[in-house]
Amino acid sequence: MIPRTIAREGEVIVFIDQTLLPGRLETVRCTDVERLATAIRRLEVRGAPALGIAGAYGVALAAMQSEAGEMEGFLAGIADAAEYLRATRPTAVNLGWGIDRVLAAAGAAETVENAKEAAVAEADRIAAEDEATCRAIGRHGAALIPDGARVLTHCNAGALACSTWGTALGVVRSAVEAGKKVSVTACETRPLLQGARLTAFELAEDKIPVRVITDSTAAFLMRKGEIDCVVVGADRITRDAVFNKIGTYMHAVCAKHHGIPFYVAAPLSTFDPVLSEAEVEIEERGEEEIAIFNGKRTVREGVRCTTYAFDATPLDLVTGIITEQGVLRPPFDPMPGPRNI
Ligand SMILES: CSC[C@@H](O)[C@@H](O)C(=O)COP(=O)(O)O
Repeated sequence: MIPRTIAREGEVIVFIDQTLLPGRLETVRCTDVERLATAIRRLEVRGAPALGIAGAYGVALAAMQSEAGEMEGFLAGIADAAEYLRATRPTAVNLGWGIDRVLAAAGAAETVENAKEAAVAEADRIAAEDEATCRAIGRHGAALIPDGARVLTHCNAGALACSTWGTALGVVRSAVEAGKKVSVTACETRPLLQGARLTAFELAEDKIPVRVITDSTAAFLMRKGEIDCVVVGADRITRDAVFNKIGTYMHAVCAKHHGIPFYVAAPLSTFDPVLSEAEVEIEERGEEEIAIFNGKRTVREGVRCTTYAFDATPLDLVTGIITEQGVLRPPFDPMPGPRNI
């Protein structure tokens, strides 16, 4: 098992730089909010639950480093840091959820000293809860995975996207731990290759059988009968759709066509039932992520590229949503979530 994706050592936030994988497994020791925000923007730290922890630790870092002596100035300072971090990535709801939990913990204190302690304690709690949450998702999800299953996944919803264990890959790990034989087909996940670089890396580290395919191979494998179920993570679940890495919707449509179960594994912190699909901002990234491949320009200069980082899968394509409290089934009504539980 690889080390924890993100953790705190005193006033230092230590995280794996995922942009270097699979070639190098290196950690960054981060001491300021600006560096952490850059890491989130550059996808050194990525994946919804890991973003929740990163946001929480970012606010905790601002709190620890604050020199304000009065509560008003202290709270204004950490609120500024919070908004700076929140703006780094708009789609994954966990980022704002982690930030808001730490802000609330600090805001409930009466002195600056107590507020600093409360902020750090809350961020540590968010990081610690993540493993228990992923293990519970894994246990509930493992029951859905038949022995011998060939699971298709997209992007990386594994240990690297959380603190450890993972959501979609947590389901796979728990099924393997329960003695089932499971193999994974990882879509490479264009354009930043989280499937090829990260999912394949962490499953290979754990000696779980994995192969990598181009995203466009998935439909053909389903047609050939080589996929038994699809399990993916989520960045936000609104009352009508699951937002996840661009390409997820395409797999859901294909799975439905071929009668293959399509599962989403996500903690309750990813639910946002107050919003509907149309109200969610989908992150668009720099055109160079598509136009430049392996250091070379593959798209003629001046040609436009559309770079959505995520897509939305309507709930009628989802067979079940695996949470830490159990498996939700259609019609997913009422939808649970941090804002209404
Ligand atoms: C458990 S992680 C779930 C999602 O965050 C994951 O599938 C995903 O789409 C991540 O996208 P990324 O752009 O790499 O942050």
